[in-house]
Amino acid sequence: MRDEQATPALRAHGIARRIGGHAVLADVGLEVATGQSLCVIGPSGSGKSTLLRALAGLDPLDSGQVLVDGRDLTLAPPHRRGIAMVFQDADLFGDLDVAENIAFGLGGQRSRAARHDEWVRVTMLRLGLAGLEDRLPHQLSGGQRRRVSLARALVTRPRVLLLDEPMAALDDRMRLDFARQLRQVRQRTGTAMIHVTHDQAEALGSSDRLLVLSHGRVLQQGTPQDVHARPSSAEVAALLGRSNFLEVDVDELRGTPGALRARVRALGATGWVDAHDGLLEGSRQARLLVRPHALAVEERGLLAPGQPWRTDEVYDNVGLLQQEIFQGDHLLHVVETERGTVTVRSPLGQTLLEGSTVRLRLILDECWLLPGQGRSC
Ligand SMILES: Nc1ncnc2c1ncn2[C@@H]1O[C@H](COP(=O)(O)OP(=O)(O)OP(=O)(O)O)[C@@H](O)[C@H]1O
Repeated sequence: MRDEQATPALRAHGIARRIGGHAVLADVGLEVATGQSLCVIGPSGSGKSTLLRALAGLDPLDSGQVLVDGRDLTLAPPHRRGIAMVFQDADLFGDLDVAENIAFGLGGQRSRAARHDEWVRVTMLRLGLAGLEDRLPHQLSGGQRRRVSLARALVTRPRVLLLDEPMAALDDRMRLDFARQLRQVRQRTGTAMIHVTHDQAEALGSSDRLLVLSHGRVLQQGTPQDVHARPSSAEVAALLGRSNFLEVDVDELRGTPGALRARVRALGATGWVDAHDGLLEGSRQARLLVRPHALAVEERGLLAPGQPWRTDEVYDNVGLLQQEIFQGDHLLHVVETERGTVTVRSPLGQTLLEGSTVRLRLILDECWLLPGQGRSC
């Protein structure tokens, strides 16, 4: 019997692919357990689609290994891997109806006969497509087309499903529905899933684990919570949401690798903050990652016309409100400070006048310290 605890549904390591002399993937390793999901996030051109195609066997590898349930399938053809792929554009056959499109996954050219297959019916039911059997693709909404495409892949009962930007072009409501349906499929069938996106909300909200890819290399892997709270670099932090970076001096370091704390001063606050192990290498200069929710602003007063906000009595935590941006359920305040410009998340009620001076409150418990210098937002 298969030991599902010990053997991941999919494991790949050392994956490398060069295209036109350019390394598009270099030493990529990942694994996904039965019934779990992995989201690959990375900027455009980072190699996400190339990685999926390599795992599916659609393109050759220069090196590396792909194992499904512990079996080495690196050289197996795509249809012998137990891996199905849903492409970015819902590539349905325009002259086949919904049931035939789904049955195509089973019967290829015989899809007209296979449309009555019990498994086609069950898959349609699970994905909320019952009743749409006879519709042609052009008679469906974008979200329905996505689900038909998904059903066509799932009807083959793959061990692993690869999804390329599955939620692109779906509105918020449809994204939530689609993510819920994917989760139900994982729970019911144990299918392992990998999906790629460059959308941080989708990456954080719809997967068990996250892999951050940049220039064909893995920057970090972990749970969405951990990668978001403790990114390994400023690049990872910025990919997962709005980030302020403040240059700070480290007064003291305590703890051990994996549980390091540093004492810092910034924006009027002094205290201990969780720190990246790279700080152990000795640099006293560091960058404090401050997410917009780790800051609060309060109004200090309007400036008299012509009065500069930088006066002799400027405090570290005083700034000038440059801009207020309405975001629907919260506000963003852009504040210029002695340490650079920061973005603050504020509650809706806290409307401030642009051009006024504000005081900032930093919540150090919500911050993360990275080694190195240089501001970037
Ligand atoms: N067939 C090809 N010929 C030449 N270059 C290619 C080919 N396929 C991919 N590339 C290059 O490889 C790099 C990675 O492409 P890939 O499509 O995997 O990125 P991606 O992260 O999926 O991007 P996006 O988010 O824009 O879809 C890009 O620089 C791309 O131009």
